[in-house]
Amino acid sequence: MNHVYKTRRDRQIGPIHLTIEPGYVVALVGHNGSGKSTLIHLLAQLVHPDAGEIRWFGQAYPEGMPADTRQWIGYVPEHPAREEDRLTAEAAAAFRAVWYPGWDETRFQRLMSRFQVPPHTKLSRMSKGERRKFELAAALAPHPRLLLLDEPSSGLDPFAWKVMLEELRGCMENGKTTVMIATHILDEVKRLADYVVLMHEGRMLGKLEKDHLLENSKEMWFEGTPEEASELPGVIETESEGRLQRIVTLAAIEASFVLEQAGIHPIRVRRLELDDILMHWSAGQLSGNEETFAHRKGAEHL
Ligand SMILES: Nc1ncnc2c1ncn2[C@@H]1O[C@H](COP(=O)(O)OP(=O)(O)OP(=O)(O)O)[C@@H](O)[C@H]1O
Repeated sequence: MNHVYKTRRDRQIGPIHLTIEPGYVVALVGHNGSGKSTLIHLLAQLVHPDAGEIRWFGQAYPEGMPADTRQWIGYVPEHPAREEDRLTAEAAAAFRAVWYPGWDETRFQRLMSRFQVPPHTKLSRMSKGERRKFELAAALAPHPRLLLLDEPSSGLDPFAWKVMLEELRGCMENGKTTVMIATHILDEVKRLADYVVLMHEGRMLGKLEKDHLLENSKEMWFEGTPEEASELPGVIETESEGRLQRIVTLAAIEASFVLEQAGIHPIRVRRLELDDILMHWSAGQLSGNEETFAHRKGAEHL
């Protein structure tokens, strides 16, 4: 997505500037109304951008995506489309199989049975969770290269949620499926994501590697002066009690390096929780670009 904008009623979504490498899982997070579904709709080409360019598998399709490219995209919407409501799960699957030449009926049946979805029930009569499980099975059945999931776990019971995670992990094993998942469930982000993209008030604040995000945001205690504490990189909070200093830093790798250079060994180090990190990121305390201290030249030994 290259400098993409989309106006939605009174809110502008964008600029979105995002590259997703094949075979990775990207979690899309942000407050309600921040633009996550709009971003997914743009990627599913349900809406077109007002400005900017989107390319799928290296190709732009401003006039509409051809069916032979669309077949590579699986999509689980936040709210299921009503058109198929009168069909049973089996009939809806048969209909979709026509549009997806890669449809794998064995895989679909296996998923339906793992998720315990009633095959002969009309989609309109299904519970929210059953319908969601059908949508997941149908999206996975054609072995999509790009899987777009908009709050997929909404309505799932904990057992089905576990199955979903297992199946998504299974998809990742061949390294060919790229997944974008909009979610409010941080456990899902922790367990699945390679990268985290944060939307805030319509803007994309950045894309960061999840492991780096967790590794680089820490609370540390050490013996030193308040000046030493406040001068450390990425510090957003300090507290001092005599010689004992407590800091919260969003550049913990760099801060540890500086402390080490000064011959100071932290007494205690604690990772921040993902929800706290996202809050600091939303508040603009964390830069969302991918350059990291550990990746910078000369710091590889860290
Ligand atoms: N079909 C639409 N027509 C006009 N405006 C829309 C439409 N869909 C969403 N919007 C608006 O666009 C903005 C972004 O909505 P979007 O659904 O993308 O947010 P979201 O991050 O997915 O929210 P949530 O977490 O609540 O699902 C909101 O201000 C919303 O009111």
